[in-house]
Amino acid sequence: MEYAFDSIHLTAHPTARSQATASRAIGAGSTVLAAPALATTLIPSEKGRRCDYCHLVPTEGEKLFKCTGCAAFWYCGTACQTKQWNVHHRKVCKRYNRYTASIEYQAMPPGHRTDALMLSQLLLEVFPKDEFGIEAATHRSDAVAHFFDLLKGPASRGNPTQISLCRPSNSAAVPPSIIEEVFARFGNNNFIVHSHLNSYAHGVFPLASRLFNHSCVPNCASKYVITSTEMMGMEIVALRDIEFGDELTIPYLDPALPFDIRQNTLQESYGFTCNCSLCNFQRASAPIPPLPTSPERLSALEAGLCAFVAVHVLQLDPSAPPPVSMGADAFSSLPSELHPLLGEGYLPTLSEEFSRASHEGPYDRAVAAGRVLLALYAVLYPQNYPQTGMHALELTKTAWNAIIAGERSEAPLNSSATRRLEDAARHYLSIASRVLEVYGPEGDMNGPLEELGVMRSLLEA
Ligand SMILES: C[S@@+](CC[C@H](N)C(=O)[O-])C[C@H]1O[C@@H](n2cnc3c(N)ncnc32)[C@H](O)[C@@H]1O
Repeated sequence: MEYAFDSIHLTAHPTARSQATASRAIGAGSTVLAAPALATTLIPSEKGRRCDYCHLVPTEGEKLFKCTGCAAFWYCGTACQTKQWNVHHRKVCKRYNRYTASIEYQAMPPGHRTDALMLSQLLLEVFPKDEFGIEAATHRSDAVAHFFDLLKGPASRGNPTQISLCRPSNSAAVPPSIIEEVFARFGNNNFIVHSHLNSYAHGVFPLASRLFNHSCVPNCASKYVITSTEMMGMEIVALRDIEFGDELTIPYLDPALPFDIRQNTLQESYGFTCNCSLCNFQRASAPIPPLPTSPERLSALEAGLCAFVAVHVLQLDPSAPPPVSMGADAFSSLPSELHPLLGEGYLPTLSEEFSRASHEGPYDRAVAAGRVLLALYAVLYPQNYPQTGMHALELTKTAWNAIIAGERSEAPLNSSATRRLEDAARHYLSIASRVLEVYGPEGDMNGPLEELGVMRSLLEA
């Protein structure tokens, strides 16, 4: 197939068939691709909360309407209902409830049920159209063609006959070869859809899948765009300035996951060994030395990490404003005595401690844990990675809560302690703003960008 884009070239890749390269310089925050989903499925907890077609969450005073046939699909209005009906729902509306109540469906773990629903939907999309007289599906034939042009996943992923599918009544017409062809491309081309980084659906986006290879140090990331009455869409956004000829990559998984988990998942689900700079660094630095058992030694390492990030990643200088972006590949210059902090157990423990203390207090402990966690994110995540920005925003709110708690306490904070917390909150806010403004708005209304505005006005007051 021929592919032509504004800022992307599809060029040969030695092991991954092809790669997307920048056909011109691309600025941080630019959208390099925007495309609607071919198929999406809401996770069970989101059913009835957002429109099954466009994914909009109704605002106060608005409500969703149930499909009167199955009472299991909800829409924000007739436009979405009609589009979904024409594309695939009318093929299964009558059978849907029997399918979801079946022993085979109920026996699947929840994650597999979402996959089974989306695989069923994909099959309905790619059946010969005239079999069902589906006119509305023809404008999606490009997406279907892109889907069949995708690489197949590893053969070890199982057999489609073991999955219980929701089939239309004349399913005898579906040749097993089509089911196999769709199944073979399904597992390695299935995105987790999020709003403000909270996962709420799974989706298939054939064009993005066709173009972008994985890196744990990606220069792009996916985000999801909800537009009333339109099929929910994906955008690929540049996280940093990209030069002509650079490969455009996205993360297929969370880059801060432990090395072994990343490698195993990429091998099992996608059939390749990742050789990005983070993986190569972690391979070369294995085994990671254990964390010190003494709390004083651990605190010294944490202070060392924060100082390293302040100088080498944020390039903070008391006389200069903060730089415009977080550092790239900061891990490669991390002094070896700080490597124990990269061990797999440390980040989750710190993250739990921050989460617990930022909800229940004490807030000063939350700020201390959150500050080290931010430094670790700045080292492990690529430049302007949205998770880093979201954490910096949480940390700003936590520092603000510490100020308010200090004011209301029976033993109030003295003025210099309050000023230190205010300075810290402004510093985290500036990091959050820089990172999240590059990523831009995602998903539902009233997200982190609005929260940044609120925090800015509180801290400026
Ligand atoms: C979603 S496709 C990406 C587009 C693919 N390059 C193509 O030509 O269609 C995913 C597949 O690309 C290959 N791939 C993606 N990232 C890779 C990487 N970093 N190294 C090697 N192969 C990769 C793997 O075969 C993987 O299953």
